[in-house]
Amino acid sequence: MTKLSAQDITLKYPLFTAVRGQPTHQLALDSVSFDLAEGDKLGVVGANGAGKTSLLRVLSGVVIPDAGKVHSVGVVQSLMETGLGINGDATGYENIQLRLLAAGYTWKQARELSEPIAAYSELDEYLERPVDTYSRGMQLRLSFSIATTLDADILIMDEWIGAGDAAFREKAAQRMEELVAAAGIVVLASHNNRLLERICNKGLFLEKGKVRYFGDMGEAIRRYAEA
Ligand SMILES: Nc1ncnc2c1ncn2[C@@H]1O[C@H](COP(=O)(O)OP(=O)(O)OP(=O)(O)O)[C@@H](O)[C@H]1O
Repeated sequence: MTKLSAQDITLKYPLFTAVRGQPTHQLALDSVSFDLAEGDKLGVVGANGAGKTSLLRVLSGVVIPDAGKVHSVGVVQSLMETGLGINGDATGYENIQLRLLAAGYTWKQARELSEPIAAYSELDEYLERPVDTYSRGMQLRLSFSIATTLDADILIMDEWIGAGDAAFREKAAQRMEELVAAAGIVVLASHNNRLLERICNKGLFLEKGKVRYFGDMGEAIRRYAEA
């Protein structure tokens, strides 16, 4: 049974500009709590800087909160920030294999699985070049192609697929829909209300790192709009 819960998550970023009288930390998340059960698709809304990305990073396990706990039952996959888990010095092919090995596949499985991922990315000869030489859109295609091949019970994502070119975006949108349908729990941070209302049954409205509302998606969007 897939589960995801956040208990009193607090996250502060250190600020390195030492100006007398100025704060030395930026509070990004302030005692954020919620529980999600199998089948829940959570949409996270809030203004720029509200803490959405910070929350996704904590839920994905890439950032350890200063206080509080994330409890998850199921395999978590995050589909955000192109650079996450990508080694810029390695080639596209090597990155595909490294990610598969890191996900627990054997060398033999990684070799077999890397073929359809490489084909899906349509990066062709670029796959032999270091990822640092890719355009942003190319890096995105590589990350997307890898991340969407790995099985996930809990899918954490933001809107980064929007940065691909038109042809890839259409292909990616379709794959996203399939992934969302197959995942037990989804957490999606977005500024696109239509997308949120279509996909999500639950909504979380963040303001300055605090939960202003957790409940129905439509109601979360209404309260955010009013605020
Ligand atoms: N690396 C960092 N160092 C210092 N402060 C940061 C850092 N990253 C984010 N913050 C701050 O943390 C707060 C929350 O930022 P976060 O990126 O989570 O917001 P967001 O809701 O995702 O915003 P957006 O809609 O613009 O993507 C903001 O005040 C931001 O300035």
